[in-house]
Amino acid sequence: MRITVLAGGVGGARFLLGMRERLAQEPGEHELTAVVNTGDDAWVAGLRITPDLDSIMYALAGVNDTVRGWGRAGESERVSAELTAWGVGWPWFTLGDLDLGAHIARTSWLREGLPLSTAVERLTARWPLGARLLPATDDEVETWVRVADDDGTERAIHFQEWWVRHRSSLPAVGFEHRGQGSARPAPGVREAIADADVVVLAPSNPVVSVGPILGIPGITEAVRAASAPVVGVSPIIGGAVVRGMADACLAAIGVETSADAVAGLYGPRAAGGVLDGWLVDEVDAALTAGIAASGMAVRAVPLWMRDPQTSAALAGEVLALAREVRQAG
Ligand SMILES: O=c1nc2n(C[C@H](O)[C@H](O)[C@H](O)CO)c3cc(O)ccc3cc-2c(=O)[nH]1
Repeated sequence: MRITVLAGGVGGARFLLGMRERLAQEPGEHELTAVVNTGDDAWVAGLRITPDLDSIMYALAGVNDTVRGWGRAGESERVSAELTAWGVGWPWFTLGDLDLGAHIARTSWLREGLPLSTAVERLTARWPLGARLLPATDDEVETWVRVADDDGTERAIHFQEWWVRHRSSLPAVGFEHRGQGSARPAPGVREAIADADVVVLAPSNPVVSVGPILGIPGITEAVRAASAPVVGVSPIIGGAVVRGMADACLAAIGVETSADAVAGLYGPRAAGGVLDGWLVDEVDAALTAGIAASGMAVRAVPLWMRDPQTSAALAGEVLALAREVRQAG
């Protein structure tokens, strides 16, 4: 079976760990591909930082910091302290020493003229990840957040400044995905979607993780044209975010923080959207009738990914819903 997952950072990583585990229990050969958001990427201290790709790579490699939720386990921060002393980089954005190794390697390959997808291939070759990671695009696409100051003037700041420095406390009035209009899907992305047996939208932020992937010209078209069922997992449980700042992002684009509103944002494939199926948590079971009426298959199942077992069970529910969609079609 070939599974292609559109994914952001931590939610994407947990889901991919579960899918890898679940596929190991299924007979036969399987290919797991993640098409990963690059909108969080930034230039810091002359280095190209790719947080979502790295979160997923480190988690699948088993070298991630599970407490902090980003970066490497057993990390030290000596270099970052030096950079701060020299006033280089963002003092509120800590680059761990081990993590810096990846940033230096990536940036040196980019400076040689290699595309990001090749840098990702080289970085991920270090560990047996059990999944292929593809950046959504090799082109530089960055999410910037439009915030309103007290006097009402608007300005745009990099997504990392809004999230890490201000902890999303500055009211966002919109998002710019800079570079997106002229970006192209990275090599292999369209094929991974077209050749998949199941396409999955991971329970990642719909506005700043999955949205920027679907916004690369050609990717939404590829998902809509896929012969495989497209199944999404709600990142919202009981009207609240599981982690991160999706609530603030959804509010900024005028969408309610609820499992059915996010389903509506993606939309049913039958009506111009991308979804054939949608999983909500059991606490949101009352929403299923409305979502089904909008034209997609929907199930209420446990969505909390607490450990590899619950993540694998969720991945199993995705495969089961995809099977139902395929049989119904
Ligand atoms: O809260 C933080 N998140 C940090 N993150 C996490 C990350 O910025 C965000 O949580 C994600 O981009 C949102 O998905 C880093 C990620 C990297 O790949 C590299 C460095 C950092 C540094 C920080 C940091 O200093 N503080």
